[in-house]
Amino acid sequence: MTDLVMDGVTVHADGHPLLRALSLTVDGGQVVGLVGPNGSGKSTALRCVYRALRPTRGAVRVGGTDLRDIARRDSARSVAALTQDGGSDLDFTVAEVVALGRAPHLGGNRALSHRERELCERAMNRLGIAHLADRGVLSLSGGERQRVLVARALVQEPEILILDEPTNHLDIRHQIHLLSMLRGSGLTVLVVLHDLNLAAATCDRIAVLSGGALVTVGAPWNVLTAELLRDVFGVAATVVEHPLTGHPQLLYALHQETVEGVLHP
Ligand SMILES: Nc1ncnc2c1ncn2[C@@H]1O[C@H](COP(=O)(O)OP(=O)(O)OP(=O)(O)O)[C@@H](O)[C@H]1O
Repeated sequence: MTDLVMDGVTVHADGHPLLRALSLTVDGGQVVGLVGPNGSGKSTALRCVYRALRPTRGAVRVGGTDLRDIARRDSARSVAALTQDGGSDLDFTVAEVVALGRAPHLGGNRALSHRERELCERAMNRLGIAHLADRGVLSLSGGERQRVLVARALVQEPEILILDEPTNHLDIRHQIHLLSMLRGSGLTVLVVLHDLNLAAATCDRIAVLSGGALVTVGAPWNVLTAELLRDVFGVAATVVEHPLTGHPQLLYALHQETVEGVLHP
């Protein structure tokens, strides 16, 4: 299993720091959730891993090798990314889009092998989209399209999987299904999530970003505290133990007076 290491990754744009010396390790086969307020640098961090952005300073290492020393074609095989805007302009059928996940492995005009066709079918079944195989992706609902893109990422058979808010558009059953599947996949996963309860239930570790810097990283129980919710997100919350799973569960106060009471006791 392949480790992903971000080592002092700094990104500047127009002289402003978007990411400040971010150091974060995702051990092989683990799922690390990246959380933080809007604009805290989560997508910027992911972009450095899937090479849409080049860090100003610092390095990203996959399996111990600096990404800069890996040919783009090779990292395109080992790192799969599900981005916010991925696939929104693809005028293909579902089966074709899923098969595109094999593109980094196909040299020249080689057609898909029998094994690869089976891989695509298995992924469509796992994501519950097999019945949509011949539909154009542009005709799908947001949640259906999101599952197509996850299937495409899985058939790539990457070592590292990067996901930017993959539960966007998914109903609660599909959110839980997707994240449990990631957890059992054996892949090294770095995933941006806004739903902290979902992160608590499905991530091995949670990393919190604020203002482009890492605030803390650790097991959900160590990270998701009422103090962190107040200081980083400006939200009043109580943390309880989920009665069925034992995971931390955040109960948010929705009344502004309660929030004010916690923020300014
Ligand atoms: N090319 C750029 N030039 C200037 N600023 C940028 C650029 N790209 C991103 N930013 C800014 O950097 C900050 C971090 O953006 P980023 O998309 O990484 O945040 P995020 O944590 O993913 O936010 P969200 O939760 O809203 O998706 C934001 O303030 C954004 O406006």
